Amino acid sequence: MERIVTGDQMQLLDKYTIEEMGVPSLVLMERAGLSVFEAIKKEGFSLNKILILCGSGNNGADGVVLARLLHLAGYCTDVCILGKPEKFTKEMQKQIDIGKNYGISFVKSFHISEYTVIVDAVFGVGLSREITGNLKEIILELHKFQGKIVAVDIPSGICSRTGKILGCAVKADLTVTFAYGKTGLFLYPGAEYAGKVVIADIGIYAKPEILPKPEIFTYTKGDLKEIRRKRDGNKGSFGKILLIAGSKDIFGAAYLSGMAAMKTGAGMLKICTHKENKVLFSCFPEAMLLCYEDDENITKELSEGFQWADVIGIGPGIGLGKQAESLLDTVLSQGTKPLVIDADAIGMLKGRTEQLKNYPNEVILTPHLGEFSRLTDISIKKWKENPIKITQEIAKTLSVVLVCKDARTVISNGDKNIYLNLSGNDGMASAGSGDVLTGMILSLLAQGKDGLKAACLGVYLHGAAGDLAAKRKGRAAMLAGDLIDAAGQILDEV
Ligand SMILES: NC(=O)C1=CN([C@@H]2O[C@H](COP(=O)(O)OP(=O)(O)OC[C@H]3O[C@@H](n4cnc5c(N)ncnc54)[C@H](OP(=O)(O)O)[C@@H]3O)[C@@H](O)[C@H]2O)[C@@H](O)CC1
Ligand SMILES: Nc1ncnc2c1ncn2[C@@H]1O[C@H](COP(=O)(O)OP(=O)(O)O)[C@@H](O)[C@H]1O
Ligand SMILES: [K+]
Repeated sequence: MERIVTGDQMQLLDKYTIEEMGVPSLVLMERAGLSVFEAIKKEGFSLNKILILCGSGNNGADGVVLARLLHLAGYCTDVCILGKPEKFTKEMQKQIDIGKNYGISFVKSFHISEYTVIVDAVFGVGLSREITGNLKEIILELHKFQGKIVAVDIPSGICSRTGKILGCAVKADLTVTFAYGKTGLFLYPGAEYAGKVVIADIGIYAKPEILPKPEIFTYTKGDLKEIRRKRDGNKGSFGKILLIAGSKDIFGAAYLSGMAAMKTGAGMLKICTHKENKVLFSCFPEAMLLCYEDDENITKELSEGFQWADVIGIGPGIGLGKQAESLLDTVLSQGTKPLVIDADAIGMLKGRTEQLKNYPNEVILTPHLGEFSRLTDISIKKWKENPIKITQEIAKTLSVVLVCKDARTVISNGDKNIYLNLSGNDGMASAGSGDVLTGMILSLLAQGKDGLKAACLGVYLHGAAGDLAAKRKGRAAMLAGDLIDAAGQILDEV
């Protein structure tokens, strides 16, 4: 598990380290400059001539430290200060004075074609508004640069909280960020502007209790070790899933969800679907079936299913008709086990939010942003302006674990910990990917994880499977079904 912070949170952590722990700001800055110096050398960029662009704040001061270190190491380095002298922080003034003592080269103008690397130390987490005027022109000019661009902490122009472009932004090949990844480096479009992100330890410290809320975290491959199989387990120990999925002409969604559940370790699966999907049996004999005909009332059979199952899933491919509504109502009124609601079933939740809140066990909702927007009347644009806060608020209002699926999926149970997912790629933006995710989350729930854990691990595994499938098949050619085998391999590896 790794922590991610917003720029505001980072500023509080800097302040705490300086004021409460007593580490001088200049010491942190020296480590910041040194970590960029090391990262640039490690990357193997051609370092014939380097230009460092600095703002007036402490991001600029990091840039001047870097210039001194490069100069001392014998690299031909120019510094151009773009910020106004009257705005210099005391650290920036100090670094300029030190830099002059060391004889580093300060230039007033430059031609980008003379340089092989340009370092962006104009704005860091202190960027507070849109970039305009002359600075904007300079940043847009950098888009034509043929060499490599390195951003200090965050590319200038990217909002460190939302990843939005404020006026214009530097497009970096490498971003060296300090202490923790910033949300703006991972949310789009910021993620695209950041290039490769390296996180450098510079000695920031904060007691857990002073960490500003909400705390944001992400998983990496090692976290999947939590999905352990018991050596002495039997099919009962790995959980029983009742999956209500598919409808008259839709068979694939039930198949993909069910297969994903079984192939990520669930013990038993019963699929409740329309009779016409019986063909499912022939290619998926491991699943049990509970079939209904047009307009048939299967409340009694479903109730028995609820007793039998450890977890319930509803939604993939069930359609939006009367029969689907009746299935959802039965689940909400009679189900008692942990529940995953996806796809079409989310569309039918509008007007049923009271039932949802009264459900006697954990509920996980997995909307993509279109479904989220239709359910909440919050536009996708608005969500993207504050994904962390909005996901947390809606999860709290609905009393659910909310999985807002996007290129960067955000998960919250309304509490202070928010999950931001960093695995996955655009090859997953193809039909059926969401169905596969539902199956994986159900499987982890069935294996005993709580709702938040099952959702976060499921989303991470799903994305990691997408990354492996992309390597094997290519992002354009991979299919949702490819995620299932890839996930199995990843689980086996960890
Ligand atoms: N704290 C520490 O000791 C450490 C900090 N560290 C480093 O410092 C960075 C944070 O430094 P910071 O807080 O000084 O802010 P920074 O990003 O340099 O920008 C502020 C300046 O930009 C200006 N400005 C803002 N928006 C603008 C706009 N659109 N257009 C024009 N101007 C604009 C703003 O002006 P103002 O808003 O006051 O008018 C102010 O002058 C952090 O990312 C990390 O790199 C590390 O070394 C570790 C130790
Ligand atoms: N560009 C992307 N990068 C990473 N993950 C993505 C991207 N696009 C889509 N995904 C993931 O793929 C899944 C798509 O789900 P969904 O839209 O419900 O698909 P479907 O309804 O076709 O099954 C989500 O888990 C989403 O996070
Ligand atoms: K920067």
